[in-house]
Amino acid sequence: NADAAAAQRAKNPTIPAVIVNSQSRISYNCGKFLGKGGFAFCYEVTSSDASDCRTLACKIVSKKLLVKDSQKEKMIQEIEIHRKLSHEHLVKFYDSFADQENMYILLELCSRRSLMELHRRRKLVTVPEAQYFMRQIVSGCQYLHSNKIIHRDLKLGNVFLNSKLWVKIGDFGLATQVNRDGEQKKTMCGTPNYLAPEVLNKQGHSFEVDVWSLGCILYTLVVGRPPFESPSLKETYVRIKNNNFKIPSSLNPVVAAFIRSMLQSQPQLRPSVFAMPHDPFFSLQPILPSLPESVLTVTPRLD
Ligand SMILES: COc1cc(C(=O)NC2CCN(C)CC2)ccc1Nc1cc2c(cn1)c(C)nn2-c1cc(Cl)cc(-c2ccccc2C(N)=O)c1
Repeated sequence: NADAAAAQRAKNPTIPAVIVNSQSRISYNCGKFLGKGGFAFCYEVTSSDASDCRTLACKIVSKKLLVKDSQKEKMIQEIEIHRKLSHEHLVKFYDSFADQENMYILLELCSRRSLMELHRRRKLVTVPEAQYFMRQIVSGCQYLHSNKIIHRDLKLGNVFLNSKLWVKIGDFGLATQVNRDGEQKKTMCGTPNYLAPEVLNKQGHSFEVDVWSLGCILYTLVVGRPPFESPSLKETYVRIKNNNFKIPSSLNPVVAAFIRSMLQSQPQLRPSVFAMPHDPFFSLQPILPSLPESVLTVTPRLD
């Protein structure tokens, strides 16, 4: 509500109540605090301009935090990559601009938050729900890989859900463009959540790291915890290097086989996002065209 938003803004004095884009001359009323990630705060904003009275998500980064050139370049790279993307399963990029204090990125609001919140609430999802979500995530990834973009940080918190529970992949803060066919990326500044072994071993990496992350996402959704979860980051890294993960024997063998195919240590053995829809996982049963919003809280009876 308004005074909670005002209270939150009071904590961050540099967040104005009205955000003005001096180029387009459109101003936005800053509303509810949605969350924060990295340097960014995210608020719900409504444009006061009659033209588009949509409610958007606005990521706000204080310029005071973008002191090092590397941080500025990262922010600019995220905007440059995201602005040219347009796909039904990617978060829409509307605009980005700056004022004295902050940089602003106007993005599609996903009112049902992300798969992270759904996972926290439900712990496990059913196979039909996993098929529904994976099909849309793979569709978004096919668009990215066709455009030579590697997301590099696919995780539950970056798979957003709009009011209709459609998947919208967001947060291109670690994304990169492959310039030459076969080019292998050597470095990545920032730590992805679902780190692939080839990144850990600094052997050079490419599109296959996104397939590794998709394997981690599916595992987490149907098993209820991440595949390499350990008490410390160091132990997690050891488990990833040793490809040490267990799939409960109770899991449907077709789902287990699909997860194993994506979590293979050798990148070239993993399926591409273009091959994935042909996996038997997606023909276990007809893929649901939609989900009831009850899936956000309770296990659905989907028969
Ligand atoms: C109505 O839509 C939303 C409501 C809420 C909500 O109810 N949050 C409550 C959490 C508890 N606190 C006490 C009150 C606020 C969260 C995200 C929403 N939507 C949304 C967020 C979006 C985008 C699109 N849509 C895009 C694009 N990026 N982000 C974004 C950006 C940043 Cl910097 C952080 C996070 C974020 C940070 C931490 C944890 C979770 C998240 C997360 N994934 O939502 C999310």
